[in-house]
Amino acid sequence: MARSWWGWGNVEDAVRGAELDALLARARALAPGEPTGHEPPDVASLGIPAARLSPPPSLAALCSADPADRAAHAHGKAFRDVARNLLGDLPHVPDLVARPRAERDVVDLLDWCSGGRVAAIPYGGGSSVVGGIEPRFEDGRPAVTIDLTRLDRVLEVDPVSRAARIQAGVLGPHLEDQLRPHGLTLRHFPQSFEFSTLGGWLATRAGGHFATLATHIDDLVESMRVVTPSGVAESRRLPGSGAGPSPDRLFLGSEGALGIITEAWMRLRERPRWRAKASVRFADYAAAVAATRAVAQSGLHPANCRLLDAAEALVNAGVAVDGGVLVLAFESADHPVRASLERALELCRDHGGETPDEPADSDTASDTWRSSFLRMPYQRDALARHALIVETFETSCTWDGFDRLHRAVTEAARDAIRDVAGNGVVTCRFTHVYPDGPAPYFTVYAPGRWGAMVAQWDGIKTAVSEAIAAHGGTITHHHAVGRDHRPWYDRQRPGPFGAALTAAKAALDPAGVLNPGVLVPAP
Ligand SMILES: Cc1cc2nc3c(=O)[nH]c(=O)nc-3n(C[C@H](O)[C@H](O)[C@H](O)COP(=O)(O)OP(=O)(O)OC[C@H]3O[C@@H](n4cnc5c(N)ncnc54)[C@H](O)[C@@H]3O)c2cc1C
Repeated sequence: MARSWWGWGNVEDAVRGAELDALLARARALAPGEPTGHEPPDVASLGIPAARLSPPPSLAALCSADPADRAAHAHGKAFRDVARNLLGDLPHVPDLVARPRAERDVVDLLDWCSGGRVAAIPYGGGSSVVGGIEPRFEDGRPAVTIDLTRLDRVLEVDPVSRAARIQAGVLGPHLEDQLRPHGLTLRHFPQSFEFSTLGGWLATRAGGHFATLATHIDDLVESMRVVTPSGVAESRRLPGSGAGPSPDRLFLGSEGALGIITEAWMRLRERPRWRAKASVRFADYAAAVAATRAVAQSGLHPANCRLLDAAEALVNAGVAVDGGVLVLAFESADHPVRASLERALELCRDHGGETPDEPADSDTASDTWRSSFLRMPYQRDALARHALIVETFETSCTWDGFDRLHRAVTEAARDAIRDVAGNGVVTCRFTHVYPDGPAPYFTVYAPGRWGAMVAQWDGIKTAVSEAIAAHGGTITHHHAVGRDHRPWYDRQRPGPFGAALTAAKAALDPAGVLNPGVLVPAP
């Protein structure tokens, strides 16, 4: 399998043939227009400039100045990244890509970067959707991207406490492969699982597939080891601790700006043996939201609890319904879960939900939704090649503010789509639900103009981000801040906290080389 330099995943898995025809037909229905097909440019034709720096001899074996390698590390995997790659628009490319083989190499690379004011960009799978790994700095200084994927081993398993010490550069599937012989699993499955790393999940506070309880990777961390230019910070393995502010909380979500996570002890669980799932149809969206809230507040803790609105249900679960579809699933390694599902279905019926006569181990709407969920990034890229804007944005808010936020954000998206593209749609699903609120996740489909798609998307994104900010939502529930969310993040976080973060950056990274411009202003 060959990794795509410009888009998601493997070249061999790209959407083509009958799948592409069907996808374009669906896209025409959502965003009327006549899509035109475009081929990605050949990397050799991009005129990537020569690297502006050479590594010292002691680090040369770790570093690549190959233009194709550098181009493949220049952008993340958001729509605007893919669109810019397709247009051959790569003004900021790292000068070198370094691949450390051991933690000592990470220390040496950071020492070298700190000595020369060279930007050091920690890089896991490169699946950032917020400009988190892009060497885009105001002062245009040279940059080394530190690709951690050679640090990919499970180093130790503690079956008694059910935890493992794991290197940060391991990609999702390789991590699970190494845990499987122990009968254990991390069970953290973001949609990007196949092409993202443990270190990336920790550095961005990623959201996994669990819709309740352990929603974020934060909940699965026991301790972390982080290389900073000021030294190595390692927290103690503890199930819980009240000893002051948590050191792990400083580095979780630090997005490569405070240090490079090299390994972590992660909490594991046994693989689930009991499962039950069902989907519930609603004729009315407000009733579907009320039912979802009832389930979220019931203490039943479903592993999956995703409410799809009517448009989302049609596009991704193949279900035509007026209100929405709630996809529910329970799992356990210890006990049967059918009773939990039945109680959740009862709550749904109380709110007018149409439940299946007999919950089964498989459910067509859930299964269709799951397979299209995994195929979505490939489809997004195929549509981008046909000048269609397909992108997502997400937030979370409390239940009492959800109706207002949902209405305002949907209106802002529709207005912006009309302004920049003429027509299109916005859909909504909940990715995670908490007793006190949901995490709504929106998808935009709109016809783009080849060459103008990035500016068109940026217009939509700015409008919806303003609406989210004005209605009390967070600028991101699990996609991180990066460079692209900074304007809204700077307004969202309390001033004194911003000052503390800036001071922490100065203490840990005195030369200001780590991922400049992410989280706090570049020094
Ligand atoms: C199709 C698609 C689906 C996605 N689905 C989800 C989802 O379901 N849930 C979710 O949370 N996110 C999702 N994302 C976003 C992205 O996958 C996450 O942010 C993920 O955690 C990034 O991991 P990565 O290894 O690719 O990190 P990268 O993209 O390489 O890096 C992300 C950030 O972390 C920093 N970083 C990376 N590794 C380290 C390290 N070892 N130490 C310090 N800093 C580091 C980088 O500097 C950067 O700031 C999705 C993205 C795409 C494109």
